[in-house]
Parts: sequence; structure tokens; C-alpha cells
Amino acid sequence: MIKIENLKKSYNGALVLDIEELKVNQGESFGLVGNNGAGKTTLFRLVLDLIKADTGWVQSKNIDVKRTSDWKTYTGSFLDEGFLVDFLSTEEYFNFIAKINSVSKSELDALINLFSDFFGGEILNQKKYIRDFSKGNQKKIGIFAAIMSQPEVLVLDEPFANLDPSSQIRLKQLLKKIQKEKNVCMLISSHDLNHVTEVCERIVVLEKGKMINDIKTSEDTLGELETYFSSEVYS
Ligand SMILES: Nc1ncnc2c1ncn2[C@@H]1O[C@H](COP(=O)(O)OP(=O)(O)OP(=O)(O)O)[C@@H](O)[C@H]1O
Repeated sequence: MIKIENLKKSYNGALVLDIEELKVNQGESFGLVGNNGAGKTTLFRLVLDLIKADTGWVQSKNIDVKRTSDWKTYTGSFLDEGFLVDFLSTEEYFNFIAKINSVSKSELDALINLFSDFFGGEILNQKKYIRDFSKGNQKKIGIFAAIMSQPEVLVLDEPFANLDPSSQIRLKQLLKKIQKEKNVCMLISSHDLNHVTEVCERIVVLEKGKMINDIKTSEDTLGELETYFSSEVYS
């Protein structure tokens, strides 16, 4: 579904991403971990054609994402607050996203219902603009908007960061449900090894822009990752 080859990106002469080959299949939940500055967000920005690579390409369903915008119709993403329209209320924003994705009112209501525990009573009917929500609640709004179109590809950058523990647990349940029922290709980055190993069936470790491990998640994966990251601390 997503294919990457010879993808390189540098800033000011420093190479920050260098991926020879990566394939993520339809229905696969793919987790990306790595220390600060490892290149996780850069990779997602390239997948979403938000920045230009030095070399190489990203294909979605065998088409280079730079060449057409067709992939946008089946791709949902939330990387940061820049994805929101912060001068709208949540209702205005959700209706806007529903309209551009041809999501009917009844579909939107059903999804809102599915996410009501995750929203925790703090997202709808708040009589304020998105810019005035807390960082955690802005994240909830963005994640919901990304999922609303029922995408085949879902890209989320650190979805668990800034969420309270109950919301993290609810989000994990929702992501697992959506992935299982809708066969979504999910790309999720996280600093939380517990969450990412619970949600993703495959984990890639990035170090200084390079993929240094590609693991099929098993009961040993969390321990392996903890060992890797603690050896980074002590090395
Ligand atoms: N616009 C930019 N200009 C210059 N350097 C950049 C730019 N964007 C990213 N970088 C650099 O690229 C490297 C990778 O950054 P990136 O944000 O992809 O890492 P990350 O793994 O997502 O980090 P974090 O876990 O801290 O969010 C870092 O050294 C960062 O400073």
C-alpha cells in the first residue's frame, strides 16, 4: 500500500532521513519509534507530500504521492495542530471535514457516538474555538477528524502524547477496533513503547534517520525495545 525507496532528506547539509526500502501493507498497523530527532515526523511529512525529498520516492497504491493528489481521498492524517482550522468551533470543523469527505450526517453522528468516551464530554458543545482548547483536546479533535473519512491509510504522529491516561486507553481500543474492522493501513509514531507495541503489529526503530530494526510485534518486543533504548542511555 505504502512503498518507499531510496528516500533521503537533509536540512542544511545534514542528512536527517535515509531509508533504502520500506513497504507497509494494506491492513497493517505500523509503529515508528526512535529518540528525539530520529526522523519520525520527517518520514511522515514525506509520506504526506508535505516536504520535498532530496532523492527517492513514496508510493501510495503504486502511485508516487508527489505526482497526484488521488491518495488524499483515502488517507487520513494528523501530525500537529497545523492540521486544524483553529478559528472554527469543533462542530464547525467536524461539519467542514465531513462535507469535504462526503460523510453524511448520520455517519458523522454514529462516529461521534463511537468516540464519545474518548471525547470525555470536553470536545462538543464547548462554545469556544479550537485554538482555545487544551493541547490534549486539540489532539483529540485532530485524531477524530483524521479518522472521520474512514480512511484506508491513517497517519498519526505521537497520538498518545498530551492525552490523559483514560484517553490513551480509549484511543488504543479505538485504533485497534478501527484497524481490525476496516483493514486500515496505520502508521503511528510514538515515544510510548507500551502503547505502540500494544496497537501495532510491526515496529520499526529509527536511529539518526536510518531504520535499524524492523520487528514483528510479539510478547518479547516491549522488552527488546526497552533494552535497546536503555542501552542508548548507557552507551
Ligand atoms: N524544517 C527543518 N529545518 C531544519 N531542520 C529540521 C527541520 N525539520 C526537521 N529538522 C531536523 O530533522 C531531524 C529530524 O527531525 P524530526 O522532527 O523528523 O524527528 P522526530 O523523530 O520526529 O523527533 P521528535 O521525537 O523529537 O518529535 C532533527 O534533527 C530536526 O532538527
